Amino acid sequence: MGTNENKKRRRSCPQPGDPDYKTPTQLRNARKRRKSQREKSRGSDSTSPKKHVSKEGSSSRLSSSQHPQDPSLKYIANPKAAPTVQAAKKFFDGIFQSTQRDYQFPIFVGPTQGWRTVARLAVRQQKDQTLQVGLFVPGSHQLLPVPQCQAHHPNINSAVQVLQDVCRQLVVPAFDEATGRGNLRYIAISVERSTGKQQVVLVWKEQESDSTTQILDRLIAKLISVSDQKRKEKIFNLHSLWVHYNNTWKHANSIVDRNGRWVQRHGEDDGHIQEVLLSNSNQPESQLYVPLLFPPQVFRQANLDGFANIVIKIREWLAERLASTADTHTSKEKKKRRRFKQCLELYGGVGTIGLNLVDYFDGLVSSDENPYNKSCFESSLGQITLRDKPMRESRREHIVYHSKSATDMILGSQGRQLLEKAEVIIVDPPRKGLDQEVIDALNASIEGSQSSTSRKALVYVSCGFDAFRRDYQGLVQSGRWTLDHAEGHVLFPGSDAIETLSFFTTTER
Ligand SMILES: C[S@@+](CC[C@H](N)C(=O)[O-])C[C@H]1O[C@@H](n2cnc3c(N)ncnc32)[C@H](O)[C@@H]1O
Repeated sequence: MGTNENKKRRRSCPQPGDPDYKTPTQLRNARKRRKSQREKSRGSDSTSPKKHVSKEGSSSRLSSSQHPQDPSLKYIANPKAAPTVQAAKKFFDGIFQSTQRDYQFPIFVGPTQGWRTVARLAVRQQKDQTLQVGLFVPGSHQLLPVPQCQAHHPNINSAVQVLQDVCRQLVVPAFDEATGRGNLRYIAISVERSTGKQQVVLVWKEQESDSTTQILDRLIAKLISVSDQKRKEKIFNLHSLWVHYNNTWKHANSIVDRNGRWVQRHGEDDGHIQEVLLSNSNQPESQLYVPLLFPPQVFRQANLDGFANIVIKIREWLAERLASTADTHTSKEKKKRRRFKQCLELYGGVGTIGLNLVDYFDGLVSSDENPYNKSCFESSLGQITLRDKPMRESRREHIVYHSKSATDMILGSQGRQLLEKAEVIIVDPPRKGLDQEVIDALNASIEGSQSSTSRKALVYVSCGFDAFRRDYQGLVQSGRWTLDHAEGHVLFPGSDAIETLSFFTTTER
């Protein structure tokens, strides 16, 4: 190997003092850990009675639908038996028993096949140098192939197959986290439900060599030509093709580098997938039509069908609440209470929840820290129709979006005002739950003049039950909030996870 190449490699490896630098001992230990994990996994494969020959490669592998290590299918025989689902049931049943309410925590489970329309999969080189696409076994960097995964939408499985075949054919170098060499780190695939088309992201590590951009160009050209050929068979029909440059050195748990570039290399317009959550039969009175837009940089629920049921439940709860508030008023005021005055949404994404409730509010302030969301939210807002008519400008101007963290939204006098004005607050935080500042602000004295006629409502959608349990204590122990209703939605049947939907109201004093 030439000296120049050695120099280049040294430059691309972390040097002492760099945050990602590892000492030779640390590197040796990491190698030992990987070796022992590989041996363990070989052991479990060889003793499994379900071992079979897959189409995937030369070696005999288990398909994900049979693999004992596939975390997404561990509880597939009985999704409600997953420990987290059971823990949530015990927790909520206990709350309702302690308040002497005759109520059992309902748990909804949707279809167990083909529900996942978003997948992010790792790409690594196997020992025999074949490139492999798969999931990491939890707690390890051992790759688990997931061909024909039953949780995946069939068009994710077919896209994985095409990508893997093309990459192998072109000898695309998969990223190697031990050496930092190689390029293709991950692939992300999202399926647009109405068309079945695939939005594909290649997560690429740039190396200091021209040839790697040529490899990427060849890969892209080949994928586009396969898409042209296979479009009619509906196996691989590219909606758009993106490259995300993630040049971080070590295997960061995050697939996306916040500072990394995004480049759209193929596809119509702006490469945003369009999804509509509610049908007219879900809400015949409003006939609200909201096209949500999803470029690959924003959060999109992996089980959109299941998530739509959560949005429908929120709509039902709000409708009941409006009706019960109206009952306490004179008939003149009853007329006025067709909508809540103001809603504040934190952790709102592209407006997946908030925009699908706009017919319940005079005004909506939505927010999220991801700067890519705002333009999606605003484009969707411009396309909303109610009973086939565009939303009136006078109503649209009361629906606004802020690219801000939840904490920044609620801090200071402006934050206090927002909380005071809001009759309904919606939070849908990431798995780690609410930021402490948000809990503190929600618990502070936020009874405003606007809400003197009704108690405030807090709608909490949670994808991390442990964090929810902590946040629940924080909210209820303050004496400010009382749980009104809660239910569970198993959005990832087979996994050890539950999405909880909880409705709180400010405690009556
Ligand atoms: C579970 S997603 C929910 C998004 C949206 N409600 C939906 O259903 O698509 C959580 C969102 O919180 C955002 N987020 C994460 N941390 C945040 C923070 N500290 N402040 C504001 N938004 C945050 C993420 O960008 C993501 O869009």
